[in-house]
Amino acid sequence: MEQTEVFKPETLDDLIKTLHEIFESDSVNVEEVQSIMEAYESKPQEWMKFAKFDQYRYTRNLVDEGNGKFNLMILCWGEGHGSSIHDHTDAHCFMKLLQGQLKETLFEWPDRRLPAGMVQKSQRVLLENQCAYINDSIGLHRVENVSHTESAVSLHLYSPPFQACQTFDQRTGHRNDVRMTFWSRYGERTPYETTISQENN
Ligand SMILES: N[C@@H](CS(=O)O)C(=O)O
Ligand SMILES: [Fe+2]
Repeated sequence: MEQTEVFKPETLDDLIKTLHEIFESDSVNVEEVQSIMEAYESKPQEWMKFAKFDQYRYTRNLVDEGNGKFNLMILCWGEGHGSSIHDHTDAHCFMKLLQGQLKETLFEWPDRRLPAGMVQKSQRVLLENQCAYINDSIGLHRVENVSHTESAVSLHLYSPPFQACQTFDQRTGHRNDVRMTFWSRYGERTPYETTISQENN
């Protein structure tokens, strides 16, 4: 197997530049992306302009559109904020902690023919600078900032980009299609009308 080069991005801009290079190729090496994202040491002054919080739900803030190959975004989680159980629309999902901690709970896909409570597979706490990976063949997840005193900020890369996902009811396994929107794009708050349909959080 080809040896992946270990490169440490010094800044967020550096990381974005490297991601552009990696995604020029048509096949994604998951381990390579994960280790490069993990190697970036979070510096708040580099991502602060994208980190916009809402009082009630986690926010999704677009950072880069990756030449159409990926979407890179910063998610801001206030105390107690969490996502619903959801899928990732057949995309790769990388999630790196920039600040604080997040709890990730993995679930199995529910059987459409046998409506029943959802089966939990595992649970872990992601720490600052760690980078997790999930896709639909691994399962579904719920992500939560369980802290009552600290907010959390995470950097997500999705490839290919997607604008909708499915959410699941933990008790019944019933699913819903939801559209996902950005609270801000490139550091600018998205106009109100386009953000009201966000339902994953
Ligand atoms: N996949 C979720 C965030 S997370 O809970 O992984 C989203 O893009 O909103
Ligand atoms: Fe997710």
